This record gives sequence, C-alpha cells and structure tokens, in this order.
Amino acid sequence: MSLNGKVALVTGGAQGIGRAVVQSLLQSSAKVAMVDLNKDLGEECKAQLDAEFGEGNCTFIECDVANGDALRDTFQNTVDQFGHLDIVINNAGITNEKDWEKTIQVNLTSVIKGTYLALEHMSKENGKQGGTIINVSSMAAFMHSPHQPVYTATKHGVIGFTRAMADAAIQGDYGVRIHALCPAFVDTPLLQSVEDEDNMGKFVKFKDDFKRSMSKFGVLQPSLIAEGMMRLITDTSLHGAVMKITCSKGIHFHTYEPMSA
Ligand SMILES: NC(=O)C1=CN([C@@H]2O[C@H](COP(=O)(O)OP(=O)(O)OC[C@H]3O[C@@H](n4cnc5c(N)ncnc54)[C@H](O)[C@@H]3O)[C@@H](O)[C@H]2O)C=CC1
Ligand SMILES: CC/C=C\C[C@H](O)[C@H](O)/C=C/C=C/C=C\C=C\C(=O)C/C=C\CCC(=O)O
Repeated sequence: MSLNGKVALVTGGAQGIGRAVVQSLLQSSAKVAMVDLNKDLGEECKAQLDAEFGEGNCTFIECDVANGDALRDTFQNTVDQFGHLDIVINNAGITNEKDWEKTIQVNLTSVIKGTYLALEHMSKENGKQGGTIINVSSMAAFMHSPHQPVYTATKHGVIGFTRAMADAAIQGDYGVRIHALCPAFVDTPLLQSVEDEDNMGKFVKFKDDFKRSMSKFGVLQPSLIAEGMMRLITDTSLHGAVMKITCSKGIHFHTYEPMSA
C-alpha cells in the first residue's frame, strides 16, 4: 500500500527496529523524520537512505527524547519541513537498570510526551486531520525477568498508557488510532547489553536465565517488527490494538478479558 503524501516521525530511528521501520516507510513513499540522539549514526544512516530513496524524502533530526523542549521542537521542525504529520512511532528505548530513572524517562515519560505532541499535531480536536501513533513496548511486559525490573515496569506502563489513550481517542473523536507493539527478542545492538554490567547493574548476575530464555524463544529480525508496524499503520480496523510479535506465533494480537463486576 502506498503512503504517498503521508509524513512520519520515528524516534530512535537511526538503528535497530527504528531504522528498519524508517526504511519500510520510505519504501512505501512516505516522507520520514528520523529522530535520534546519535548524530554520527543518524547522519550516516540519512546518507545511505538518500542514496537509496532520493534526497528530500528523509530528514535526520538530532534529539534526545528525554529533553521535553527538544522533543517539542523536533515535532514542530518536522511539520515545518514536510507540511503536516500523519504517523508517529515512539520507538526510542534503553535498558539501564543502574540509571533506572533515565530508563523511566526515555522508555515511559518520553513516550507519553511523544503521544501528547503527536495529538497536538494530528488530533481532530485541534483542527488537524487525524493519524496513527505506535508506542513500542515489549514482550517483557507479559513475561517479566529478574534481569531488568525497571525496563519491565516501563514496558507495562507503555501498554497501560496506550490502551487508556486509545479509548480517549475513540471517545473524544480524535481521528487518531493509537497502538502498542510488543516484540520478543530482536537482533539489534540493544540486545548486546544483556551481559553489560554498566547497563544491567547488580541484575547482570541473572544474565544466564535471560540468555536461556533467548535460546528457548528465539531472536527475531528487525524487518519483521517493521512489517508489524506497517500493518498497524495501514489497517484502519486496528484501533487500540496491542500487537505481539514472537518467533512461535509471528505477528498476532493480545486479547483482554472484558471487564466484569
Ligand atoms: N531489541 C529487542 O530485543 C527489543 C526491543 N524493544 C524495544 O524496541 C525499541 C527499539 O529498540 P532497539 O532497536 O532494539 O534498540 P537499539 O539500541 O538498537 O536502537 C535504539 C535507537 O534509539 C536511540 N536512542 C536511545 N536513546 C535515545 C534518546 N534518549 N533519544 C533519542 N534516541 C535515542 C539510539 O541512539 C538508537 O539509535 C526500544 O523501545 C526497545 O525497548 C522491544 C522488544 C525487544
Ligand atoms: C538486556 C536485554 C536487552 C534488550 C531486550 C529487551 O529486554 C526486550 O524488550 C525483552 C524482550 C523479552 C521477551 C520475553 C519473552 C518472549 C517470549 C516469546 O518470544 C514467546 C512466548 C510466548 C508467546 C505467547 C503469546 O504470544 O501470547
């Protein structure tokens, strides 16, 4: 499906899962703002994407999503460059159990802020034309590990916030579809931090359990996560969906029991 004329903003877009979805969006003819903390990587990535897809389709914006003012400027900069905004993927995330407050800031607070900024630019409530938001959680929200307690908490938080906001969007007639995406283990640089004491702190001693889990469940390629994201973007029936992606079941959805008294 062509996304010709659509404008997307992807945080953490210079590497791993973010980079894979930036590539898929460009392949579908969208314009993309690739937002990342890592300037060298972002510039290198943009040069490669310009060579493949032509100049003017992708812009790199250096931004730390944990800096609220910088994130606000990044959204404005994207709209100034491309005219409007249709798709926001709040993907940037870290695993740092030592600096756990930073992990909450990047993985949860920035996702909340990114969602609110997306609504400012896309919600019909603000006279805009609607759109799609994807907030990246993790299978860690369903199968926790003693190896990453705060990371796990942030990914639970992303699902809770996203589901409540999806209901707010329906009841408030925002014209914006809001989803959570929960990949299992994915072959990206993030996964290399599993044995890194600087990241995992005292919980690094549980790394063997974690690695056993990776061997048991397998490791996905970023391209499959990008495929799941493209499905969420293009299938208008999927409002509020919590998508899971695992080796055993591929792309599928979490189902919740209806609330009862
Ligand atoms: N790799 C995995 O096994 C899984 C990853 N996830 C989630 O997917 C998302 C992407 O992860 P990966 O691609 O694996 O990670 P990655 O580490 O390979 O790439 C993350 C990108 O985000 C950027 N970034 C980090 N902090 C930032 C900040 N404060 N501001 C702006 N950019 C920042 C990095 O520079 C990097 O380019 C994260 O939210 C992660 O929690 C979810 C499930 C599994
Ligand atoms: C230091 C580690 C760095 C990064 C990895 C992240 O922590 C990542 O977000 C963690 C992923 C954890 C995945 C946990 C479980 C995976 C389970 C499966 O793959 C499949 C199991 C059951 C499927 C059941 C279902 O889909 O309903």
